[in-house]
Amino acid sequence: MGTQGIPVLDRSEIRQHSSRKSCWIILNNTVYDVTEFLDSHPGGATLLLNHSGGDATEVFEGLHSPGTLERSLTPNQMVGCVAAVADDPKPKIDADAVQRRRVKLSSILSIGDFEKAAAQMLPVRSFAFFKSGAEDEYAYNWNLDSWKAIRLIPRVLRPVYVVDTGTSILGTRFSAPFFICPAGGGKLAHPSGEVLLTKAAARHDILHWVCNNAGCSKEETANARLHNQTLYWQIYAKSDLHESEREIKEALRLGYKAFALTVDAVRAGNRERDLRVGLEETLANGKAIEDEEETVDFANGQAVRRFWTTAVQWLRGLTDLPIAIKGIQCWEDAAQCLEYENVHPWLSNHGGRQIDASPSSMDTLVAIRKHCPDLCMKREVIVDGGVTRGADIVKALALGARGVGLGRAFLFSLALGEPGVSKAIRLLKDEIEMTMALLGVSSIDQLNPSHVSTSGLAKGIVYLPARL
Ligand code: HEM
Ligand SMILES: Cc1cc2nc3c(=O)[nH]c(=O)nc-3n(C[C@H](O)[C@H](O)[C@H](O)COP(=O)(O)O)c2cc1C
Repeated sequence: MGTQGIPVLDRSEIRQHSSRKSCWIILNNTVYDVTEFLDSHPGGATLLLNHSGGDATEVFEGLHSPGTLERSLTPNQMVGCVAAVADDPKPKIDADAVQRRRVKLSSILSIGDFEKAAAQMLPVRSFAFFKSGAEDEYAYNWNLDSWKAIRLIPRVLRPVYVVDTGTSILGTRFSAPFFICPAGGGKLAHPSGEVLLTKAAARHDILHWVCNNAGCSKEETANARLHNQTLYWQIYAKSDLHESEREIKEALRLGYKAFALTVDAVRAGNRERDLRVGLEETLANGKAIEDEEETVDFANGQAVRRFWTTAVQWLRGLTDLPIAIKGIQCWEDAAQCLEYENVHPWLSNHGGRQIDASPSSMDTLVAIRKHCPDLCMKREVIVDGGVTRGADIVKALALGARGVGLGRAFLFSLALGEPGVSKAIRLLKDEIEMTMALLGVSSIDQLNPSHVSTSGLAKGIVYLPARL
């Protein structure tokens, strides 16, 4: 027993608890029994099992906001603290040290270059967490491909003198029509995490839609804001709406000006790229991984924790501010937003991280234009997924989208700190401006469907360079 009556456990004993039957995890030298929590962990049981019997502090702090432990576990799931031993075994492979290589910001010319830089600079498991799509990554790749399948149709005979890329998204005017998506894990890219995204967004007057799964708390991002900067907040509708209610009230108090309710992640997708890195590291560190026992019943009864209709009514009861429903993947669901005041469809397949056969936001946008074209007039349609160029953004706007989000692009650029994120924003802005000038439009409201051809999308025609 330790001085405060807490059991002191040595690492060899903790390592014994590394299976589905008994799963312990060390966080900041405290040991938690997460066996009962495995199937309700929003990130999935496998990620916890990959760290079972070992220390998960770094990855935990990168991916979860302060207070997550207290909200998720009961005090009796804390089973002890770790005995201090002078010669604690270090991991055999320090993947971080092998990987970290600085890249000069001046060598970066495009969003694609940021991904290559992040692959060189970040620890293998952080890069894999960001990059991973679901299963065989068809949805992830199709997101990229479908932008390229759309052609832009320039009007070269129109004069253009000045190009204005400014627009409003859900009631606030920004200098550009793209924004930083809510995407957890900023602290895995940079120790200061999401606050740097907020600061870079302020510098360029673009929107940062802050993630509730972030390593920084909502106070930290709110405090990093410039006095006149507008931030929006993203939430998941949890089955315990009281918990979410506290979160919304807090976000309102801190001055967040719109909400996204993410509805496409009732459970985490099967991200094998990410899981494989975890397994490889576990093996490299000499830990045995036992085959799953057939007798263990773990697939049944995972709770579906979030319900969008109750959630949207409940959320509307708490605020009149704009709400975007994030994760819409068909025109019928998008049209349901018309049933609620100031509720807007956000077309997204979570960056291809959920269903591997899901449509891209471009597929859904084209279906909306065909089946309920009025929607783009009556509501603000937001899109994201696979955006890497200013031209992609222009294509989405021409088809009726109001705002275009980028997730990975900004996580990768965050590996180079605030200057990295700033440069990513500048590159995208420059590309939009250049594309609009060449297209013959001087403001975003001049863009319309006649500026694009979507026939390649239907045929699935693409040409893409080799990928990582
Ligand atoms: C005792 C340990 C842990 C607890 C109590 C915990 C709890 C949670 C909670 C509550 C969320 C949802 C956040 C929200 O709804 O606001 C979450 C998400 C997540 N967790 Fe954990 N977690 C733990 C350990 C881990 C570990 C070791 C990993 C390893 C990589 C991990 C990876 C993730 C991921 C990737 C998500 C996001 C899932 C998504 O929505 O895409 N967690 N966790
Ligand atoms: C590492 C990572 C974490 C993410 N976390 C969240 C999240 O917590 N909440 C959410 O609504 N979307 C989350 N997303 C999805 C993004 O908001 C966005 O839909 C997606 O990244 C867009 O695709 P892109 O990465 O190809 O730009 C995450 C995406 C990534 C890549």
